[in-house]
Amino acid sequence: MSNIIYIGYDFKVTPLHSRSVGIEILIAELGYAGFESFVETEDGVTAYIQKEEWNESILNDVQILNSEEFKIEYEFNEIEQTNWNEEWEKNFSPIVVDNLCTVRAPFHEKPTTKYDIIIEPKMSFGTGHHETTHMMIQYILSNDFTNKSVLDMGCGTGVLAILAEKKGAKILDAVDYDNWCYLNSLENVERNNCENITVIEGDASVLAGKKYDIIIANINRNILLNDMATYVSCLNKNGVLFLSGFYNDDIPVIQEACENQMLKFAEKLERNHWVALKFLN
Ligand SMILES: C[S@@+](CC[C@H](N)C(=O)[O-])C[C@H]1O[C@@H](n2cnc3c(N)ncnc32)[C@H](O)[C@@H]1O
Repeated sequence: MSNIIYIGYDFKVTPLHSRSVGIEILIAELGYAGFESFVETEDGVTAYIQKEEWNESILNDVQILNSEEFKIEYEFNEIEQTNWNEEWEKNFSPIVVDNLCTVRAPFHEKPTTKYDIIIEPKMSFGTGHHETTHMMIQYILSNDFTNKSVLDMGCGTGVLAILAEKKGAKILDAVDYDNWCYLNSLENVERNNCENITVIEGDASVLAGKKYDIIIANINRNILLNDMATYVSCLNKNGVLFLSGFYNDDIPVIQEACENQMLKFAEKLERNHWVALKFLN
């Protein structure tokens, strides 16, 4: 981890509305733009991205920057992050979902919840802190995974595949196109003693000819829309598709894409404008 160069953005959020709401939306949008880690400050947030992932238009899709409800100013610097773990340890607290599942780092105490997932995220998305991961964990907890074959598309840290195996899934593929996430998922799979998960580096093109009982995809609206037909072609009859990574406002277009593939809408979860949907084949 040493000697990786990061770009750090200091955002100052002026609370014309509510600073905490502004910061929350800003972090969510930056996460989807590719920023990997966030440290809340007194008047905003500092967000980090690896220099090699950065480009000049990185903030183009961060819509809250154009919002009239918040005034957000920023400056950015290059930093050499040599002690990321220390920074991470200060900022990562365990999360507990529905009193059943804890997602924590190796240095946290062992919890008493039924499911205990240890993640060393090293900045891959998927610590359970994000609304979308939280809702997908809720779906996995409340649905039957016993003996199922499962695809975790856009696996990030591998957290969802790991929980799905703990819930009884027998064959799992965890796919991410980001090399960092691929390597991190491999480590986390081993750390949680999972034996049924194959981690694959790639995008929807690696799915040709594969079939699953359950597909979990927490990615983003555009990738989901683009790859929906491929996902559905991989779904067994009576299979289940869980989707997240988009907002309430995106539901009609996502639902239409699913219904065009003959899927039936079954359920919606919502947290802070983010949603997760369940569809049946
Ligand atoms: C929102 S994160 C979700 C991570 C984890 N599954 C979770 O629920 O916390 C989305 C992940 O999808 C990956 N991703 C984005 N586009 C992808 C694509 N076209 N194919 C595969 N993975 C993709 C990103 O690298 C990222 O790790």
